[in-house]
Amino acid sequence: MSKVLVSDPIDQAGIDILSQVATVDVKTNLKPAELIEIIGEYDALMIRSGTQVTKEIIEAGTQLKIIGRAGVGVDNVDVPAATRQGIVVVNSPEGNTIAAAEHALAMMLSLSRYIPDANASVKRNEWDRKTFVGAEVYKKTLGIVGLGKIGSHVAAVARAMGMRLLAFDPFISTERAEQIGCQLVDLDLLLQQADYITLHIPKTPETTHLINAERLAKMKPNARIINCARGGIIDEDALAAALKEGKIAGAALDVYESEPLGESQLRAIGKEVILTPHLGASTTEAQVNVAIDVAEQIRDVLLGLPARSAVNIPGLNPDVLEELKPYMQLAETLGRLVGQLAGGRVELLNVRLQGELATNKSQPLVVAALKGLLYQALRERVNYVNASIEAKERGIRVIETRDASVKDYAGSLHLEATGTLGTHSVTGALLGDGEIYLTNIDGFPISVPPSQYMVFTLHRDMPGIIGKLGSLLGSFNVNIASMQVGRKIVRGDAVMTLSIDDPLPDGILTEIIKVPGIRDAYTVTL
Ligand SMILES: NC(=O)C1=CN([C@@H]2O[C@H](COP(=O)(O)OP(=O)(O)OC[C@H]3O[C@@H](n4cnc5c(N)ncnc54)[C@H](O)[C@@H]3O)[C@@H](O)[C@H]2O)C=CC1
Ligand SMILES: O=C(O)C(=O)COP(=O)(O)O
Repeated sequence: MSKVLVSDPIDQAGIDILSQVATVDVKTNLKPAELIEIIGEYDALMIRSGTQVTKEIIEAGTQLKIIGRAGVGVDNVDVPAATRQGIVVVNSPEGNTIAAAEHALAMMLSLSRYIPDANASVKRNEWDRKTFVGAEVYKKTLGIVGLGKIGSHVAAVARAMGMRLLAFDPFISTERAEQIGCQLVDLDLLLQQADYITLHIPKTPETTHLINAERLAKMKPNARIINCARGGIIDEDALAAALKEGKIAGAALDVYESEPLGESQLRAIGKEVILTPHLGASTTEAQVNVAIDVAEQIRDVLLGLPARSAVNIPGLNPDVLEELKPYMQLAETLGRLVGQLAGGRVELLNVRLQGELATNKSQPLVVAALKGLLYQALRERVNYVNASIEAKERGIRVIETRDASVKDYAGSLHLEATGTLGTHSVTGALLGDGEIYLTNIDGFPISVPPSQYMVFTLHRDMPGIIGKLGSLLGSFNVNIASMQVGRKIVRGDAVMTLSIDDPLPDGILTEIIKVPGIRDAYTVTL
């Protein structure tokens, strides 16, 4: 039975799903050293934002197949390290969208009406109606930085409250922004015009300290800023200084450069600052959503099925995979075959997607072909997650072409590998019943289903050669299951493909090459 470690608090609905297929250990608040010590036992790790999944933890997780983030942000996971190790990283892209958007909106209204401080004063038995005179958001300008899932929901609600909307997001189109009712502007203009600014972007090297002293200085003195995205997008020291100097009117933060928040000048500022302890996703509904979403994906991956929201396997979503499924095995088989024919170190792989495969959706087939190609070198260590990165690190260049005009089969795949020992090519297709067929080897047409052990020869098409090869193999007790010759012209060059019942014993290949008329021979294990 697989083992799953849950190292941050998640909803019981997720634990129930994981328990269907695995032994589940819930161990929260582990120190990094404690996690490193035990992670080697586990097949999957499920986390929220509390656990920092560093390179060291990933390297110690020698059995790990999947890391599931019950939430959106994966900035607490060293995703490149996981990818290199073939570990799929999944998240729940939509499970907490509404919760996070509503928290940002609650922060905006709370900042405007000083609700936290007003509440605290009444609880202290005061009745102060002067200090807490606020501002309306109606007809004010809201600047949304990051118009993704959360930013878009914030926009929809803010629009209903009568706000004017500006957005900065270099990765979305003006049309999309207009559909949501936002005017797409550059960051400077947004900073200069907005009365409220709300951040909904991921934390990346580009967004770290995006809001620094210089940008805070561009904001209006009555402006208020809200960060329910990630700590570190705002420079907290610069923010505290801007608030103290009255350069801006308020700030509401849910996330911090370091969590839990330690010593901070922000605590000393009064009603202009609201601080919550990373509560954006903390609603009952969101926690059920993300726990189910991620637990289902962990369950599926442990059962050998694809994950729907993998952040490190581009293009591999389950709908596309379902369509491509029969072809994935074809691509992997051809990759294994061409890699062994090429022998030596492969430097270039040409992948031609033909017929109905000539669409952008077929990209996973390229990954499957690479997985097959690298199998010789990496065995079970190569998978769909790390095949591309492993190929890149080995200096294998991949050229992908598409040719819809090839109509011999509904869809076919042609691979050509060039390495230190020469160039070889294979083509394959699926026949009516979905069975894989090899349809061409090194330019010679054939029609053979691949088998586990195969021998290929390049020879001159002449009488007697098949008999000689048959008796040679017979003398070594090698049983031939099937045999086929492919040739372009009579008595010209030809290719012979043999399926044999057992691996070819050592030393026989050199005997085969000695048969007059045979120029070359290869044996492969598929
Ligand atoms: N406080 C909390 O508990 C929660 C925080 N979050 C955080 O909220 C953030 C947004 O989440 P979603 O809307 O779901 O993500 P999303 O991926 O749907 O949207 C992010 C948007 O940011 C844009 N973007 C990326 N880099 C940018 C840049 N340099 N400048 C401007 N825009 C940029 C992208 O184009 C995208 O449209 C994430 O950082 C996530 O971790 C999410 C849920 C809960
Ligand atoms: O989903 C996100 O990105 C969040 O920040 C939520 O974090 P949490 O799961 O509540 O620790």
